[in-house]
This record gives sequence, C-alpha cells and structure tokens, in this order.
Amino acid sequence: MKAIKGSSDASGLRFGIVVSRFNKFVTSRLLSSAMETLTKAGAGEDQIEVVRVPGAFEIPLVARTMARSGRFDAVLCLGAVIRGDTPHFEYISAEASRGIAQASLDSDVPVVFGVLTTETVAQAIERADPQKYNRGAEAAKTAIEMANVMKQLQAGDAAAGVKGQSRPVRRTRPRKKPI
Ligand SMILES: Nc1c(NC[C@H](O)[C@H](O)[C@H](O)CO)[nH]c(=O)[nH]c1=O
Ligand SMILES: CC(=O)[C@@H](O)COP(=O)(O)O
Repeated sequence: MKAIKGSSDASGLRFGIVVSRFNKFVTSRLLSSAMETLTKAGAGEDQIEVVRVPGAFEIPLVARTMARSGRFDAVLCLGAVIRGDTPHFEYISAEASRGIAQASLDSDVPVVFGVLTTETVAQAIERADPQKYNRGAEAAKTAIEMANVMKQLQAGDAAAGVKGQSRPVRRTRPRKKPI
C-alpha cells in the first residue's frame, strides 16, 4: 500500500497569510504564532507574504486570489469572529468558512481555516494564546502538512502522465452583452 504523509518540513515552501484586522488584539497573536511556527519549520521569511483585510468577511476573496495566483503552496486564513448582540455573528462566520473552503477547491491549493468563531472575548484570547490553544501555530502546521501532501499528489499525477487535472482552467469573467 502506498501511503502519502505530509512532512512537517516547511523549507522551500511558499505561504500566503490573510489576516483580518477586526479584533486585532486577537488576530495579531494568531499571526505571530503562525509566523513563528512557519519559520521554525524552515520557511524563509521571504517565502511568506502577509495580506491584511478589514474583517473575516473579506478573507475569502483575498485567499482565493492568492491561492489561484500559483505563487503559494498553501494559504493561511487568520481571523476572530466574536459573537455580539445580534445574529451578525452567524452570517460572518458562515460566509468566512464557506468562502475559505471554496477558495481551496477553486484553486487546488490548501487554504487553511484559522478563523476563530467564539461566543466570548475570553474564549478568543485563550485560543490565540501560544501557551494555551495556540490556534495560530495549529493553522501553520496544517498548512505545512497539506502543502507537502499536495506536492506529493501532484508529483504523482505528473509522473503518471495525468496532465491538466491538478490545476483549474483560469476562468475569465463572462463578457456582459451590450444592452
Ligand atoms: N463582527 C466581526 C466582523 N465584522 C466585520 C465583517 O467581517 C466585515 O468586515 C464587514 O461586514 C464589512 O464587509 N469581522 C470579524 O472579523 N470579526 C467580528 O467579530
Ligand atoms: C460578529 C459580529 O459581527 C459582532 O461582533 C457584531 O456585534 P453585534 O452583533 O452586537 O452587532
């Protein structure tokens, strides 16, 4: 049986990170933990590109653009959606997770969901804390493993002469017919 196991070595891999500014007191800690984990695993600082967006709702568009660019082996999405007094939390969380998953499927590039969705500020702080749940490091480790898995799978495709199936055809926007 041939098993494909992603290694935890990040050397030579290129990472995109999309991080939202909303709840920056939390997302900045997610970012620093992710960066530390990637560099400690061998990724060069010059191999990591960070893009900041206003909130979690804006993450999917940038994540998809980065993933489809062909410049990254994995994209990490970092954010913090904390419930308030209205149903707004449900909409932001749902669209962020749906859009991030779709970005991965649209690009054949691992796009990692590192967006906290918590009931309270305290829960968010705990999950960003490197001494506690350290979700930023967790997202980085997932990105490294998945990037290595995909490299092996796509190398296998190439070796087996499977062409054109590992990268989506770049779709152009349908031209609007003049009214
Ligand atoms: N309440 C939170 C938001 N809200 C902002 C949205 O993400 C978005 O920027 C806005 O609706 C404009 O499109 N964003 C978070 O990341 N976290 C929150 O708790
Ligand atoms: C997740 C949110 O959008 C939330 O922080 C907004 O708070 P509220 O529901 O009280 O407007």
